[in-house]
Amino acid sequence: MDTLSLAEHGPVIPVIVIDRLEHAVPLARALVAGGVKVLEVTLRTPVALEAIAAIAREVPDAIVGAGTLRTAADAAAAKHAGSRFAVSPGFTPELARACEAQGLPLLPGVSTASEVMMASDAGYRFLKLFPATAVGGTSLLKALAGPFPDVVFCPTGGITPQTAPDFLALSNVKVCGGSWLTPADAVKAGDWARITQLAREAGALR
Ligand SMILES: O=C(O)C(=O)C[C@H](O)[C@H](O)COP(=O)(O)O
Repeated sequence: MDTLSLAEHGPVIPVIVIDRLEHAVPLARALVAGGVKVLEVTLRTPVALEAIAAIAREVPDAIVGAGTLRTAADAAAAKHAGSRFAVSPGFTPELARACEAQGLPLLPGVSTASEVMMASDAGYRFLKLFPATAVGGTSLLKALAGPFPDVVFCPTGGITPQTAPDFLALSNVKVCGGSWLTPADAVKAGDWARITQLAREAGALR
């Protein structure tokens, strides 16, 4: 899989934190019901890998990947759990090599021009800009378009339904990431209808 194909499924990739394993499948089903198929489950909680495995097994319409990869061990664990792709907040050659060795398509994170150059030297032309809002948001993306006309971005970090359209309007942005589709209170309450509604609204953003 080419990670850029993830952008074909809709304008927003939800960044998901799962604290309780029993939330994984209904949460994924709620997002898919709202038209959001590409799901990034962050490796930030003890149940994240099991959550990815459960979604991969029980929600065939979802394209589930792992977020927050930092190490080669994360790449192996993410692949083993059934992740179809991986997302990292940063870029290291070690992580890139580990993902390649695992056959796990990687969307690496960058926040400076030098990091864009390192990632593109390693063959990556679709990059996560993280933390997008904090490092300069749409102004930075416009500035990066000059020297890097062949690079496209998935900005993530601090983006809201209000600011997402400004990002999505840029020629070097194909999709953006955000946690707002899965608010912690809705997940905790099992309010799957609200999550389906947020997914529908996100799908209409571009
Ligand atoms: O865990 C990761 O891999 C990250 O890189 C961090 C996430 O991309 C941000 O936490 C997005 O969250 P919001 O800013 O709330 O939309």
